[in-house]
Amino acid sequence: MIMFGDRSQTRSAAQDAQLLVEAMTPRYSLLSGRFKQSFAYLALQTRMPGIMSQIVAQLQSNMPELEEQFGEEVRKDVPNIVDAIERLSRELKRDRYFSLFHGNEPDKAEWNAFISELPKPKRSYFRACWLHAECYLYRRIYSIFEHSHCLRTYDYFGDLKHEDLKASVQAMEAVGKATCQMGKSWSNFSLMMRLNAWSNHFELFWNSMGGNAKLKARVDVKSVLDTFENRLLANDSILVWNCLVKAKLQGKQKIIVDYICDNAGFELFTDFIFLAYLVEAGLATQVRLHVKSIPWYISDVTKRDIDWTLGFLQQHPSDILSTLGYKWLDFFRNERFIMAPESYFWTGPQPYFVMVDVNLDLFHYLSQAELAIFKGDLNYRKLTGDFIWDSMEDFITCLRGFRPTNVCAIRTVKCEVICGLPEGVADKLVRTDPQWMTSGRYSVIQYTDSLRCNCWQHEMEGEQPDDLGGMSLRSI
Ligand SMILES: O=P(O)(O)OC[C@H]1O[C@](O)(CO)[C@@H](O)[C@@H]1O
Repeated sequence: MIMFGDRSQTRSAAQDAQLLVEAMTPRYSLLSGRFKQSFAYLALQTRMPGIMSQIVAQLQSNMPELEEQFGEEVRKDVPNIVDAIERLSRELKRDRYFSLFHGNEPDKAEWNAFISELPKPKRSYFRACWLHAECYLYRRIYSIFEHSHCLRTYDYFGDLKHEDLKASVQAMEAVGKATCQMGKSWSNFSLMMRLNAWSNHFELFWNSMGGNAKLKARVDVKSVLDTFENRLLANDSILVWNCLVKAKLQGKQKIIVDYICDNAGFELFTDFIFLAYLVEAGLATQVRLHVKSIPWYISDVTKRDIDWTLGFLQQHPSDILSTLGYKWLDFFRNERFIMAPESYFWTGPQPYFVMVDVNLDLFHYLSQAELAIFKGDLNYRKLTGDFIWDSMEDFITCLRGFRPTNVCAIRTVKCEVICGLPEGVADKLVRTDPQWMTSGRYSVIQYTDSLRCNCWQHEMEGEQPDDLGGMSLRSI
């Protein structure tokens, strides 16, 4: 049962209006744990406390390894960290208000400004926008480690990410074999895009590859992707292809693709397969990878994960994996791949349409690229503002003016945010597969170019969504 924080104060009418309700998230609202029949509620109620317990359990069971790596001082750190995480979990259950950060983290000022500016009824775990609450929790967990003596740089999700990569060796070999020597053609590009989309849900991909190790090793990746075809609900791959081919035809010397990464493990492997294809096929001259600066959403990629993954592949006894590992390392050496400058914006709570106001440098950086590809569900939520749009609303509208360059989103659908679907698709899925928005069994590849008009703003003038969480529709 949820208790409410700040019991010392009498609730105002505005706060009353924000109490938890026994309902699904209404259309044109921000996702929020306030709606008890929503996935956001479930995730805050059970998933996040589970993640925190897992970190605690892992710290306690890894004590000997931690001591070896960080020295015996770690024995003092761990109980403090465990206490702080358990306190945080209780705060969440009691729907307390977000508090300010007091450490030495480089993004402290931005976070504190963000928290201070949130209207009070939208500043507690369950009543806030889900994106805000979830990012805040991951940021608080980081802050607990940042305050410690020995474990400041420790990646508490590192072991999980490593295990994920190790467990997917056979899948990687199969994908590596199936995709080597793929020349520049629309059909190959289309296959690469679909591979990239489905890699956002590894379990689905893996299970579809067969029931045992032998089957998996000789699986036909193209046939596996074909079986997912009717679950790819929107596919703008041809527009992405046109965007890159046009740049080449226009004789552009530099065709930069910015890639905003999602998960490490198998997903990062397939990201590299796809990005290397872009470069080798001459569709891009350089790929710039954007990763998280701190451990994030369990499996999100950090720079350390990139290094670890390349090292793992290079040293692997499988010829195909080690060859790929060395090839991609070479791509970094000759700057066909580069790491984009570190940015804490990616681990901030804000949707992307505010980037132009709060991080103009990053917006300008992206605007040098021909194309920015945003991978995964969390990026999709940030692109579309963690908001329940009409499922048929145009993708371009949902970006609310965020178009630093041509934008592509690739994700499997893991939460109740969706747009750009053809008429009738969502209604049918609600009837035939009620869990369709949270199962990851469906995916979308959506695109909009940077030049299209802003007419959506006029169209929406008479129909202002009622809950933008203090945010306004804005032009670029
Ligand atoms: O790794 P992805 O595709 O960004 O998915 C993360 C998603 O999973 C969740 O943790 C819950 O399914 C969401 O919070 C988030 O949108």
